[in-house]
Amino acid sequence: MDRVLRVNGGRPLQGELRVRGAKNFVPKAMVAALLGETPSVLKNVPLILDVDVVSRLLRLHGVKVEFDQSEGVLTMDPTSVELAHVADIDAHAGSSRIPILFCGPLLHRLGEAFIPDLGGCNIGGRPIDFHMDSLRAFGAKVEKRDSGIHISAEGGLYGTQIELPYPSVGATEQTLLTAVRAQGLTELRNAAVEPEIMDLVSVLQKMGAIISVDTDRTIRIEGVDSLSGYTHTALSDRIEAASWASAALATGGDIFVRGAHQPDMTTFLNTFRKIGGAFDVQEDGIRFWHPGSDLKAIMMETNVHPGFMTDWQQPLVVALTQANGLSIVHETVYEKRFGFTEALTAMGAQIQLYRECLGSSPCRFAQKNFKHSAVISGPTKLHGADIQVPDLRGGFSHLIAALAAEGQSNVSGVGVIARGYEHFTSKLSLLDADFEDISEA
Ligand SMILES: CC(=O)N[C@H]1[C@@H](OP(=O)(O)OP(=O)(O)OC[C@H]2O[C@@H](n3ccc(=O)[nH]c3=O)[C@H](O)[C@@H]2O)O[C@H](CO)[C@@H](O)[C@@H]1O
Ligand SMILES: C=C(OP(=O)(O)O)C(=O)O
Repeated sequence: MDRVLRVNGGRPLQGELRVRGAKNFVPKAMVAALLGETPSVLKNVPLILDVDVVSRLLRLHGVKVEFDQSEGVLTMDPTSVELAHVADIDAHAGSSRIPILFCGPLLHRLGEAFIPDLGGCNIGGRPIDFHMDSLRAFGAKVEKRDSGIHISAEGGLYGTQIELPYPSVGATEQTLLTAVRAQGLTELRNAAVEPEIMDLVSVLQKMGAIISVDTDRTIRIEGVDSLSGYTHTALSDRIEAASWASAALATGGDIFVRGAHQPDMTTFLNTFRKIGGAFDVQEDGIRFWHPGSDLKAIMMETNVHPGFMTDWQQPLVVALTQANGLSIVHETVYEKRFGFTEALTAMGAQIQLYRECLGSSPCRFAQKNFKHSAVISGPTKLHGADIQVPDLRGGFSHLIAALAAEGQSNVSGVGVIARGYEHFTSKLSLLDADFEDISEA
């Protein structure tokens, strides 16, 4: 069913809401539970689609999963893991990219794994070559079959040396989840070090793994013979928190985000302040608001942690349409992450896209045919329009744009937003947004 929201914009979002565990951590910690010989308990789990997809996949593999949704507590018992049918995995892989991370744990437990077609946002090619190279380096055999990619490791998995061509979040997690039970030492260079990965390292350490992280992006993992279950509280979602902060700025509002965690958001907070947004870090969250003065144009580029996160970019661009002057955004993580700006332009924003790297240095997409730099000229009044959301963060941006715009918008395809934003319509109501769900049953 195509979910459609009719939004009457032009009203500042005001109030308070709570963010829970991170979309980019919780599903990975759920996969880690497969490695344990005893049950695991994960707390602060949000009710989002990606958690649902991974719960279904775990159940298909024989894990008993219980989810207390109101408390956000997930219990996973992996004592009788079994190989699921390929067709079932395909049918349940859904819109998420997480199924690829089942490889290492399943190879250790059962000697084989299968990768279905992966979902995730359509914001670039999103190849999986680093994942496959990493699994091969551990000794796994990767075969393309008619039914998809089949991985096996009859002779076991062995510690190895891997250098990632780019600090990929997923490939770092793939390597961690495989190395913890491989025989011997693994050294991973040029690893991603996002806070969500550090929380996964904490989970694995609780399970019995031996992992050290150097300041130069090198992670060393000493394989162990067995791992137990864990009890862990997920770190909070810094992308959701930044999205609501951007919504406050774009609509001239004032939002207290309970659960927002300053140390994971330092780079975002610096940028937010440079634009002219105000924030106040409190004991249990961060208040974000538009102080009433003119917003300032900025130049920024997305990057791997500790740079400005790519997933923060799309919501913030909506706020930049309200800043004075020319803002430049250079997207260096995904080659096609500006598709969402087409709808903003239709709503009155002035945004030009360029193939050139309009940043401090050329990125991987230099001299390629990707419009990965944007020049935003503001401030421009936004007006309501009928728009179709393209992906998770682009969808949230469209919602913010509709809320900031004068007049009425029909925003279609908002279902995808539930992949990463828990109860987003209830939260909009808490913030006094004027909208109605006009989805046809
Ligand atoms: C579920 C999840 O956690 N998703 C996050 C994860 O995605 P994900 O783990 O998919 O992102 P990666 O960090 O792997 O991707 C970064 C870049 O590396 C490239 N690449 C990646 C793997 C590979 O085998 N080959 C390759 O070329 C990608 O095309 C992309 O250009 O990190 C991204 C970067 O912070 C975030 O935007 C996503 O929200
Ligand atoms: C790109 C994103 O996620 P995924 O990797 O799940 O598509 C995102 O969360 O913005």
